Amino acid sequence: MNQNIFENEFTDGIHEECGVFGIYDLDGGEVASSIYYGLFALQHRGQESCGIAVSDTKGPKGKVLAYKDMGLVNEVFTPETLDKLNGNIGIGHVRYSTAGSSSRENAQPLVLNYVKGTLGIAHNGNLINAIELRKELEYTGAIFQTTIDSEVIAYHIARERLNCGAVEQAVARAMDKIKGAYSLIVMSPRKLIGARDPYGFKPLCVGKRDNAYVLASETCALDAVGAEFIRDVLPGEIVTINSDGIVSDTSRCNQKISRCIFEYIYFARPDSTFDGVSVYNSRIMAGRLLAKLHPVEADLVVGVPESGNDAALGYSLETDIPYGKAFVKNNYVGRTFIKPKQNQRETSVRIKLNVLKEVVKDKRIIMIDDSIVRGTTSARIVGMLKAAGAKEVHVRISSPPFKYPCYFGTDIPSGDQLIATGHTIEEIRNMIGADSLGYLEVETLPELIDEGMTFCDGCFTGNYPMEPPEDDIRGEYER
Ligand SMILES: O=P(O)(O)OC[C@H]1O[C@H](OP(=O)(O)OP(=O)(O)O)[C@H](O)[C@@H]1O
Ligand SMILES: NC(=O)CC[C@H](N)C(=O)O
Ligand SMILES: [Mg+2]
Repeated sequence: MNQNIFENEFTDGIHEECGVFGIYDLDGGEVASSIYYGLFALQHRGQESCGIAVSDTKGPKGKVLAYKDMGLVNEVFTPETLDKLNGNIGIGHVRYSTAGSSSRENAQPLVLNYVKGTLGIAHNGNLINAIELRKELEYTGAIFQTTIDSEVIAYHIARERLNCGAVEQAVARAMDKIKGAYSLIVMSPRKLIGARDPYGFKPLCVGKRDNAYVLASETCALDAVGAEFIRDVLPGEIVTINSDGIVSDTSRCNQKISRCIFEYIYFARPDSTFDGVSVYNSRIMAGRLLAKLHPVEADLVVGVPESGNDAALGYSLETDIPYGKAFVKNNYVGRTFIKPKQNQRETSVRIKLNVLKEVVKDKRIIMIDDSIVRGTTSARIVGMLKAAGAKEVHVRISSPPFKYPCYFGTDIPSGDQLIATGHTIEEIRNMIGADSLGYLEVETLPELIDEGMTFCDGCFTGNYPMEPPEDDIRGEYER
């Protein structure tokens, strides 16, 4: 096994996404605790910071109560803080930073005070023209309080609002300027607005509970608050929820849709449905396809928790090789977990996962994970399985080799840290110490979702639906 793979012990894994949630109770009921539970269900999408902003639609126009901080949802909010967040309309956010550093100032939702009152905004995704837009705004006197791309969106909406009659029109005009990936929830004193970029990179759905409308990144958050799924927001669509119910503007729904295929492979929770396709079913399908592409004789199929488990079940269903559990995951390891230093004997992967020795001893194991990014996880756990007495370890990956950076909301390392950039599959197999290694093929990806659904697979192919930016998207404002 190649030791170099462990040099970057600090940086295993994929760095997540963001999650957005919004609710407007037309009957005037309090919404803070629903936002809290909605965010709790979306915690897997971002663990750096979180926040809630609420307002009372019957109260003074423009009064917003907000609280945000670094940390997990249950670390940041206490019953006392939630009790103070009174209001019947509100938005929430869980963040994994993609543009702008991970800091308290950059936590979302953003709340802006301007001449028309207040504006709250929660954003999932990443703009590719944020730096140039920000410069243009700064040269006309704008002052920014954060270094995130999301503030550029908020600023544009506020500016456009001065020249048009309604905040949803301002959102529409801002959408004509911003480029990239965004699922947005905007809160004005009397309206809750959801917007999805015309490519539809990121998910956003609408639900309803009694007389309250809910917007959320994933359907699992609707379930958590007892809301019924109504529909996905369409790519390019703006939905406005006001005292009369829901109004839709689909005039920007004219792009070739490029939903992020990695949402199905890794990001989203398996109990969510995104654009009509169950995430769980697509992972089962990925496992079945892997079994057809890369069969091997073995005694047991195991998944790397959590996101490898469903594909492992699919592989087992396709082959009739028993599905088992080889790893126990420590559920208390979050992104805020202090990773061991390189010269310490502990490793972050071993702290996260341990092997069930009695299950794997003397067995030929097929180990399924959803992806190999830097290779740290696979190398460690193949080694752990072998040390526990596994006779053979065949690694199967339920996605194609991850070779190219993402500019649209996934914070992944630059090409030189991606193990599949510059290494053949045989070299990777050797580096992770597996007896065999097989990936899904790009050509089979359409089978993970419904026929005819179009998607972005830029991280596997380098073909992006729009020209990627030349500059570092984290931005010069961070230097
Ligand atoms: O090759 P690497 O750089 O090690 O990254 C690949 C791993 O990262 C992800 O898991 P992650 O540990 O982020 O979280 P999970 O527990 O949600 O699967 C992914 O599921 C792979 O297991
Ligand atoms: N992961 C995301 O969706 C991040 C949203 C936004 N770009 C930020 O950095 O806060
Ligand atoms: Mg994993």
